[in-house]
Amino acid sequence: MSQHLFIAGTDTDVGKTVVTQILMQGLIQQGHTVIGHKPIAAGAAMTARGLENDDALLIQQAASMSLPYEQVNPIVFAEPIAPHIAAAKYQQPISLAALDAGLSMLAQYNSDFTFVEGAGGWRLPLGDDGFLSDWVIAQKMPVILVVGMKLGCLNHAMLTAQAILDDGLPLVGWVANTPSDSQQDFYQENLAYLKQHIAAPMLAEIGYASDPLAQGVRSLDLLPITDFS
Ligand SMILES: Nc1ncnc2c1ncn2[C@@H]1O[C@H](COP(=O)(O)OP(=O)(O)OP(=O)(O)O)[C@@H](O)[C@H]1O
Ligand SMILES: C[C@H](N)[C@H](N)CCCCCC(=O)O
Ligand SMILES: [Mg+2]
Repeated sequence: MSQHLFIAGTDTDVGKTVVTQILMQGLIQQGHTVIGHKPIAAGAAMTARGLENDDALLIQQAASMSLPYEQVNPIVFAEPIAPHIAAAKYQQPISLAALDAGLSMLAQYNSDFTFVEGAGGWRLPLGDDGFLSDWVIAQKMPVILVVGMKLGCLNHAMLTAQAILDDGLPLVGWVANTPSDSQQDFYQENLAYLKQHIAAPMLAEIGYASDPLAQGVRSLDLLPITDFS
């Protein structure tokens, strides 16, 4: 059975997709088969093939095998907004059953690893009475947390790591990523705090870079993932 890993972030735009690509590439370089999933995407361009989201296209390209777009990203909305608001606007509610069905389509590939990128942060609403984290809990997916290194990230990282653990899920590791060209003041002190206080190993440290993928793969420690699976 494929080892599923859920990629959570401290926020939207912190580097979940970049880190997903890096982890996929690193494991493929080690000889593993790897596919990716973006169950819900908000923000997509209309193409001849239908709505396509950039994250999903990158994750589709990063896989070690070829999957159709709809299997990588089954639920997609045009506007880059909170998905439950788009879902209400288009009267397309997001159900846990639909998320289950999307993921189950991937079993046929029998890949060693399946990476599942979240949307927004850990408590992303699906509607008035549910969160994407409810699905991750139901699926019992181990989680990797991407911390966007900026002022305010200590609170975001501690709250998110605690919520994942309180939700009963394994936190396999976390990644320090700087998605902005201005490095955080006292970056090393902030990094040291997170290393000491997040109850999981740091898998990679990625600075702002013209090619964050290359830098990320170089700094990657995959042992916590391969040991875990
Ligand atoms: N280390 C980095 N160096 C340079 N650019 C980066 C880095 N990390 C991320 N970026 C850029 O920042 C933007 C946000 O990153 P990314 O799309 O991975 O975030 P995300 O958390 O997946 O966002 P979303 O919530 O929309 O899925 C992208 O344009 C990405 O290329
Ligand atoms: C559009 C954006 N890039 C993401 N796809 C969706 C982020 C939703 C965040 C919801 C929230 O927590 O406020
Ligand atoms: Mg993304």
